[in-house]
Amino acid sequence: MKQKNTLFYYIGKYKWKYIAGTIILLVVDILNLYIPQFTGEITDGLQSHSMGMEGVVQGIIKILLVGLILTVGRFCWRYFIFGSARRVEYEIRNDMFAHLETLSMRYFNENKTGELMSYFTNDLNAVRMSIGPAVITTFDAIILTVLVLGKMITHVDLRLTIMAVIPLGIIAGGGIWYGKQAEKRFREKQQAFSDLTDQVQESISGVRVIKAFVQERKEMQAFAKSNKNNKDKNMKVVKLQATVMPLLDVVVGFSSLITLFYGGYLTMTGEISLGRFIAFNQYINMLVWPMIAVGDSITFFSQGRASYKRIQSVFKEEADIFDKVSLEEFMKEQEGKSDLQGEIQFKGLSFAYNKQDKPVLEDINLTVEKGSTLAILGRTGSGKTTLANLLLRMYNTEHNRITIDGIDIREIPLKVLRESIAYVPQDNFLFSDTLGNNIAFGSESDKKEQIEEAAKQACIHDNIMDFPFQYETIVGERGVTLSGGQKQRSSIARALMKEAPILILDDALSAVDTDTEERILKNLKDNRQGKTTIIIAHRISTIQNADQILVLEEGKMAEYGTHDTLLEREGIYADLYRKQQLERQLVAQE
Ligand SMILES: Nc1ncnc2c1ncn2[C@@H]1O[C@H](COP(=O)(O)OP(=O)(O)OP(=O)(O)O)[C@@H](O)[C@H]1O
Repeated sequence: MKQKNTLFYYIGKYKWKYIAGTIILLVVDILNLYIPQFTGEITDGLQSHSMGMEGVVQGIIKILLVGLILTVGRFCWRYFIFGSARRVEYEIRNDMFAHLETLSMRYFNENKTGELMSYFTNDLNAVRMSIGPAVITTFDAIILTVLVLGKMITHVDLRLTIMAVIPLGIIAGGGIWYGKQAEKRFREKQQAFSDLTDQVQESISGVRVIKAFVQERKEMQAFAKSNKNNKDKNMKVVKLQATVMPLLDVVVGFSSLITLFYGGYLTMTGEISLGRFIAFNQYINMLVWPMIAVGDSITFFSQGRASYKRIQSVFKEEADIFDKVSLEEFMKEQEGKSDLQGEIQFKGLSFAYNKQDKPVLEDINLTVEKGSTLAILGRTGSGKTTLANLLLRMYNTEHNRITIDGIDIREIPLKVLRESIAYVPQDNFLFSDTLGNNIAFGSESDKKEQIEEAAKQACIHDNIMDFPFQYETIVGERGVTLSGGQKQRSSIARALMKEAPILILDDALSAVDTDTEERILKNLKDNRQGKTTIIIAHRISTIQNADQILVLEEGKMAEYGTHDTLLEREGIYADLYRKQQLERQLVAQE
């Protein structure tokens, strides 16, 4: 990735297209100059009566021919250069996404979604403008200026040219100052846009909470503030451009005035012909565009630089969770096998999300035999989900603290590790896709029978059959809205479909009624013979049949044993069991 960290790497891949584009542009610019010359020749010919109708027609044909070549040439350079810029944009976007996918949870915890989204849209757009239109504009402006100046000197008069271009020199000095100012203001503008995107994204994702707490007004105020900040930062850019652009016109206007006075004088004294004076005026007008273009280019380059610096910050981020052992090496070590059996060991595992913070888990020691079920119980925030995340290696642990089949999970390729674990996360995220595709999401197979079997085991099949398009029903923003329990069971079906040696249910039965819960647990028992299961739950009914139960208290192993031994201990588990029994009796009496 390091090599790709520079824009030149991408541009270099298309250097021949850039070179071809600029050569064609050069030819176009040179040919462009012949039109005023041909016009001048016709004017002079007509004035001196030395040119007849035939000469005029010939002159017009020459102009038309050049015009035709110009049209084709302009298409070609646009295609080569703008096309390359689009390709570079496409590649950076792909690489950035691929790089993001390698980054660990820590990065996503620390960076806002809106900010990341704006890298892919606004910032990449700015980069494209700086390597496409801005390159062309700059090159075109420089070439055209040099050629026009050349023509002015050779075809008209050196003294008049010098007089006319003196004011244009001011622009070069001003451009440097403007570039610095523009980059600073663009950086602020892009940041404001990121913040605004983030605000919108949070408000839309959290719309249910906002409405339930009647916070629409507060949300609108927060949005208005973000929007105002975005507008203010944009206005700062507009003000800068609005100040600089008219100044360019003033400078060009001075040149035109000088041409009129001094050029007019030279024509009157007969030092230059009227035709050449007219051509000179056209040349001066041809310089107006390069001057404005220089201003625009500086704007684009500054914006592109500011945006590319932001994009680079993503590429500079290094993945801290990666394979230490390649899949091939691992398979060689395991004598051709890449699948895990499912015996898990935690050996003195302690973990803190940040080094300076208090540990979230402390000295966890236990073994989950292959094919057994471990239940984890504990108050909220006691570290249950963290334990599941560490097993999935979403965060790194110290060496040899977690092993599967006796192998340190840090030595297992991520693909093998994560394919061996079917995880039902607490938030039950489903994609905006069909139910069938959601269930088949992590599996190699997308066979209908297997999807239905997984759905049956998760007790969601009957619900799905009631939907208008059954397994083809789209869920999410553009489709049906599933209930919490339906989402949970679809998410369980997705995990079961993987048929992995290890299954983790993170509070995955909290939104289903106790009857359904019982049926799902029975299905798991029947269908996952010989496979390991970890169930995280708050309800004793969910976990009482587990082979071992771990009670976590502030990250420590407070109690560990079977349902019966824990009841005998008369500790946290027994206390919770009695409370939940009492609750059930009260509910039954109501
Ligand atoms: N990404 C994170 N960065 C920093 N701290 C975190 C992070 N995720 C969780 N924590 C902290 O770690 C502790 C344990 O969180 P965890 O999610 O593991 O608890 P839990 O037992 O699963 O809780 P619950 O039953 O509510 O899901 C909490 O104090 C939480 O604030």
